[in-house]
Amino acid sequence: MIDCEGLVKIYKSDDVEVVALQGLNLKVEHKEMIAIIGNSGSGKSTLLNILGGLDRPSAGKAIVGEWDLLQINEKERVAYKRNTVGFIWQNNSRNLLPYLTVLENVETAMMVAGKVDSAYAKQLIEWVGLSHRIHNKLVQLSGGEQQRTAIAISLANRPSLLLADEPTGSVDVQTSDQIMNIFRSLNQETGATIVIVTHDLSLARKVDRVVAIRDGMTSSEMIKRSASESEQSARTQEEHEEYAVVDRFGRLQIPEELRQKLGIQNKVKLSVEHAKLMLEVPNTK
Ligand SMILES: Nc1ncnc2c1ncn2[C@@H]1O[C@H](COP(=O)(O)OP(=O)(O)OP(=O)(O)O)[C@@H](O)[C@H]1O
Repeated sequence: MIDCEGLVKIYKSDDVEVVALQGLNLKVEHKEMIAIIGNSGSGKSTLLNILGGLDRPSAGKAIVGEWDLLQINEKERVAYKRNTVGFIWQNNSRNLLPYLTVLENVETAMMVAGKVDSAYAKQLIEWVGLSHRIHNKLVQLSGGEQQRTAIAISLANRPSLLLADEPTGSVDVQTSDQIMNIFRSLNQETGATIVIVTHDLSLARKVDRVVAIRDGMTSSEMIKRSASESEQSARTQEEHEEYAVVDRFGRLQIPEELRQKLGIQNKVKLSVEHAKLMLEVPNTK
């Protein structure tokens, strides 16, 4: 569904240039649900804005489904945003209409997308657990309920890709748990590919794969263990296993913590022992 390779985004303002993404690689399968984590400023929102068609990439490859985001013209970009993606922000006030009901909000989004389907609007509202609030105005709802309405709205155009930027950032722990469960069931019900940006690792662990971004590049991936491996790791409570990413040129990033801990500077010695790749820190003393 998503294939980014060597993706670069440079923001230019006056004479200052900020390289927000510097050769990022990311592949996401159709119907996969992943989380992207990373420190503030690592490039998470930049990536999501590019995938959502809100921002243009500067260089590299960014393909979503049949769309090549580096090649599409403005008209195609509007069609891409309208037909392919759904977007959820931490603060959804910009796409919620407070004095309309939940149902009217979802139907209005459908109208903007071109076709109102009341039965599907009700289905979406049921999926996000708001059937009992369907005729309430948004001003009468809690923050978590408004966020769930925003999720229903984001699906109004039946997107094949759902992008969520810190969707649980302004709700309490219990509500954020509930929202992650809603994403999981929507992923199964609608078959949409879901990419969630968060800096909360405990939420990220609720998905099958977590991609970590550091300095505008993918640095590591955590993949959920299989059932048997999970049993073995039950004692440690760790359900994901961390992998370093190797790009297509064979480049490997060693996390800063490990480099510091092991005193790795500019080279390591490679050897293979029993089908394991060993990295040895040369003795420089
Ligand atoms: N419109 C812009 N103009 C100039 N620089 C920008 C712009 N948007 C982002 N940046 C810069 O690009 C880098 C990546 O920003 P980005 O917002 O993608 O990070 P982030 O990982 O989403 O951070 P946060 O978790 O704080 O939202 C930062 O250095 C940021 O200052």
